Amino acid sequence: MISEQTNVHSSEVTDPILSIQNASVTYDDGESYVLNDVSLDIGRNEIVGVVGESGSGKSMFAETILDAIPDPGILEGRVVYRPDGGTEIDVLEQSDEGLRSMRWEQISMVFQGAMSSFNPTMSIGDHFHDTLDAHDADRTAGMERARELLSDLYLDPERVLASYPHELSGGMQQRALIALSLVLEPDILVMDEPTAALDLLMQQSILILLKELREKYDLTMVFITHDLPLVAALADRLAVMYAFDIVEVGPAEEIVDDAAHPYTRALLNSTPSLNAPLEEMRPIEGQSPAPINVPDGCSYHPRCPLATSECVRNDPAFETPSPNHAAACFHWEEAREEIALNYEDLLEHPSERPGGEDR
Ligand SMILES: Nc1ncnc2c1ncn2[C@@H]1O[C@H](COP(=O)(O)OP(=O)(O)OP(=O)(O)O)[C@@H](O)[C@H]1O
Repeated sequence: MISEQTNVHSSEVTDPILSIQNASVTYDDGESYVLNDVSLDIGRNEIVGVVGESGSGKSMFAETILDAIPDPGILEGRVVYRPDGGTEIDVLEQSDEGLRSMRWEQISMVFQGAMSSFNPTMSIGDHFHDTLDAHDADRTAGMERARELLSDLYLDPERVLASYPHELSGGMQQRALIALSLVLEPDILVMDEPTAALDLLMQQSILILLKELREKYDLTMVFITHDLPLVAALADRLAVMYAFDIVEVGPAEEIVDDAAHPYTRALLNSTPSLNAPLEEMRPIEGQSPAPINVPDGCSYHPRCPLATSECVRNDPAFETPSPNHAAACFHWEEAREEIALNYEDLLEHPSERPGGEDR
């Protein structure tokens, strides 16, 4: 087991509720890394957005938090959970029983596609009953909380509890799933692409509701998505993943205004925006590496316009563009000067993105 943090960056958190330390996930007897020595602290009551292209390891990161890596993946490293006023819990050292009670009661997860999370033959109310019963929670108090949560999410509690999943729209299902994930009063909500199947207006209203829930229930949230501008409007901090590792982390506003890693700048420039002329929209050239084929040195170097022989040879350590902002790039200063950002106002006007109305 790895106990020392070797890949630390300076995006520091004063009161971390969760520390992921040197987490690695391998398949094929260690041949392919799908998470490579990732460390991140999550602050109490913070919303952290984890972003990156498809296949960059975001889901592996989410699953690491609850020791839920699909078999036969091997997870190494440490995940420390610090309940408010309680003793530290080493998540990866928990027994199956310990993990079972921790999931939902302390750390809850919501995945993309509510339809596949709900049992189609059970009403939404039965899902709440089952969850409360499985954790020996008081049904009366639990259902009272369920009704309150459903109202917080602008759903009619009685109607939704009596409905079967297919009787609800996609947006209603996803909100009901968020309510279900919060019914046992967890401290932390981890969401993996929770709004990806929804139209942009519904995505945005769910994000506003999540912010309200964070305030009301003192929640900490980890929101995983490929959609950087979407989560930038919600998150306090962003962590950007490339090729199974975090390459940049910092305050959301700072990352959107002036990202320091060439990959993050490319990701921002590849975002559709009505404000930017079409010819300025640049998809990121090349392909992100497969797990068995991660380049030596900086893994982004084959796609990076600023790469030098140093980037081919050496893995860059984290640099600190500002005290709470870290980027693993030898050339972050040049990146800021030479890779112009071509979008505007994404934080203020996310609905102006193409597809915002009718996706
Ligand atoms: N069960 C598995 N066995 C082996 N490799 C896997 C398994 N699940 C995922 N992977 C690989 O792990 C890598 C990271 O996958 P992950 O799902 O974490 O990416 P992601 O960033 O969440 O992508 P997406 O947005 O497409 O879900 C991918 O290359 C994927 O092919």
